[in-house]
Amino acid sequence: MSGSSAALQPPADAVKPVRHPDAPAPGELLGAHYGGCFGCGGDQPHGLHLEARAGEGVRITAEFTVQAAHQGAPGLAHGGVLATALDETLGSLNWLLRTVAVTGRLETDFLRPVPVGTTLHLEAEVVAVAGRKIYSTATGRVGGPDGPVAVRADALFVEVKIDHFAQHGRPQEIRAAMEDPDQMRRARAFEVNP
Ligand SMILES: CCCCCCCC/C=C\CCCCCCCC(=O)SCCNC(=O)CCNC(=O)[C@H](O)C(C)(C)COP(=O)(O)OP(=O)(O)OC[C@H]1O[C@@H](n2cnc3c(N)ncnc32)[C@H](O)[C@@H]1OP(=O)(O)O
Repeated sequence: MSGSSAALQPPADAVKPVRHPDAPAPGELLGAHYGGCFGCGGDQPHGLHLEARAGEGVRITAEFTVQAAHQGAPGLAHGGVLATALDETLGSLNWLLRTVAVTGRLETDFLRPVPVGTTLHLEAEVVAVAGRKIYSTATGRVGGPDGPVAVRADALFVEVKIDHFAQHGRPQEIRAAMEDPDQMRRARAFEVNP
């Protein structure tokens, strides 16, 4: 297994992550952060429909079952789809910190091929925080939560203001997201719990 690059090593002044007091209880399903999300949304017919659950501390578990629409080589998951599963699981960690953050860097190791029909058991953890930078790591196992690691990743997420999405997203989707009462609640929660 390869180590991650220097850019993913937390600096000397990094601190331990702090679980937000209002974070969902361990075992609780997080639900989708946006219906149109390719990773977790219910409105994407070929999306991953990844289901993430809060763990202890600043940890998440998630499951994703590889569908025929996710192939790269015949009968095997596309590497980019597996990277998406890792990215989505790592992104879910922000909900436990009550921080809005986007992926700045994602380094992925592909250790075993993952056939269509396989359920990937994912686990992710924030390891350190330095200012706006959130350092995290994730694994995806096959054959069960204690099975062999098929994919793993180290990541750096960067905290952004909620305006990031309004500034860079397409107006029609932003409008639709704002009109979804659940999205609105979440956006508000982010704003009152920076
Ligand atoms: C009103 C609407 C309501 C809607 C509701 C929305 C709710 C949404 C909720 C939740 C959504 C979450 C969605 C999860 C989906 C899964 C996660 C994804 O796939 S996210 C998509 C992919 N990622 C991107 O699109 C980022 C694109 N990149 C950027 O936007 C910028 O580059 C950004 C924000 C990452 C950084 O830009 P800067 O200008 O803000 O900051 P700088 O100064 O460049 O970086 C800050 C620090 O980070 C380091 N850094 C940045 N990028 C790095 C990199 N690639 N490698 C290493 N270090 C990096 C820099 O060196 C700097 O470090 P030093 O403070 O100087 O120590």
